[in-house]
Amino acid sequence: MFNAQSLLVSSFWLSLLLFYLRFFYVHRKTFKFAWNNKGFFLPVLPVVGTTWTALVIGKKPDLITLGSWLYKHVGAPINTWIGHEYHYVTLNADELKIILSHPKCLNKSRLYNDLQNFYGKNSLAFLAQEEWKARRKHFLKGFKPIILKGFMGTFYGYSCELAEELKGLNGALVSYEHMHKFVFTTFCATAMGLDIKKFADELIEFGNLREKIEQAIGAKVVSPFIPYSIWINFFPSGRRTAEYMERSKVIIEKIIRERKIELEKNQEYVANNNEVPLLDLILSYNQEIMTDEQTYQEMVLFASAAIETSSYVLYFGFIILAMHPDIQEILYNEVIREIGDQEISAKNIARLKYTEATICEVMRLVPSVPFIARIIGDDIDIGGKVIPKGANILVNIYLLHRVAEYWENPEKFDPARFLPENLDKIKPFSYMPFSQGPRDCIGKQHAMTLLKITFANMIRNFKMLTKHKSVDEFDLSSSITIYSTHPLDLHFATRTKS
Ligand code: HEM
Repeated sequence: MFNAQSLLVSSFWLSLLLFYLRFFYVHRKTFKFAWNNKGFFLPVLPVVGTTWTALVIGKKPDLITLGSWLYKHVGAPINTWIGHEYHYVTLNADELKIILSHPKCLNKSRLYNDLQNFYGKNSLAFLAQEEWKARRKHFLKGFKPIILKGFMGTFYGYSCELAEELKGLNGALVSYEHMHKFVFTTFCATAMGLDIKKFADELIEFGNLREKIEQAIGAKVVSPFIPYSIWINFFPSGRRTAEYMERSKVIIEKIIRERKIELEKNQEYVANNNEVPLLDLILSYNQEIMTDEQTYQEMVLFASAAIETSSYVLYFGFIILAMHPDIQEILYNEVIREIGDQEISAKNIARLKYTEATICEVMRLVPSVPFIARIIGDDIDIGGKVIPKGANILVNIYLLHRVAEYWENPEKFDPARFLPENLDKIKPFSYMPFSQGPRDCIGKQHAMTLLKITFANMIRNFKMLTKHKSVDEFDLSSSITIYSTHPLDLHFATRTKS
């Protein structure tokens, strides 16, 4: 005899069985593909997929920690199911070249769904391929070399202000916030073309709000099993974040309103001008289809994409340099030899080869964006095997930059790898701090120029000091950008001129 309870239990098991039968049927091509990869036998559980392994091995469920553990103990390529989304994790540079260059692999994986709630589905980074193409073409005008050249004086000016501020610390702790404030100000003054003095109060508040929102994203992304709508409405951290987002929207809307009035007064300006800042390009993009909400989303996306990423390269970079006084001296000698006391400008920046190589090596060991993920839009032959349409690819940039087959002595900090005479030894698609292929980072030159000027100017003024001995001491984690879960030690000692 069935009673109600056993009926309920049987229905549960039957539904689960039916769910899995359907799941295996729908994904049969994916399972066939996954058969030959490591991690095939990790059971795919409802809701959590294969991320349950984090609990079993006692690690954080973030992609750096879990990815590193799996790579060490299982190897690559590996199958990962995030929820019920299959992600192929490969560290094979030849496969990555095919995938990231493929015209049917330009859309973002569903792994970004949470992030879209913060940055907006309608921003450049998340738009579906068809709309993305036209918008990227329009925004690229804001990244032309001539525009970048025009920014260099501003980058240099603000880096001198940063040097003054850090001198004022008299050797006290230098924090991530110092870097964040500096990058934020330069970004607003250059790419956004904003009058920093006019909007000073709003920008300081917006900068503070962005930091808090970024921290909340970090916390939310590592708990992907709580739906966003529940988190934002019912969890205290979610409700606080909703307030920060609302407030930052009010600030941006004010800036947009004022800039729009100025643009309307001068309608020919964007059409006839080759050197228009990004904000004006965003505001002028097909006004019929781009609402104020979408404009807001683009501004938030660009601010986040540009600021946290570059701030972390500076922060981790200075700490790594502090661990290597010998490399600081090579850098210092290059800057003094090539530029001396002069302003760092378009005329002399290309001579700073070792400085550029150092930044590249910092981004190899600690890539600000440690992973990217795309959805495969068609069956793609990746050299002997076909990855099926509908599967996702997860590129673990952090691990790729440490693969022993591509990097001799991968744990060693060695900027010489990136000197011009050694560049052809680097395997294509084994290095991608800015991603690779048509949907790579639109701001990579902007970032590299700012970073080069700042590293050179700081090393000219300071010696960096830290108690840390190795990057391995950092407990790294990530939301979209990489960060340390504990405070780090960094001090700047002013150089005495000889
Ligand atoms: C060190 C600094 C930076 C790093 C490491 C970095 C890295 C990246 C990476 C890895 C991507 C993902 C591409 C993909 O999914 O394949 C990306 C996309 C993007 N980045 Fe950057 N980025 C940096 C600075 C900047 C700056 C300065 C800007 C703007 C001024 C910017 C704007 C963007 C935008 C808008 C996208 C989306 C591009 C698209 O989908 O077309 N980034 N970045």
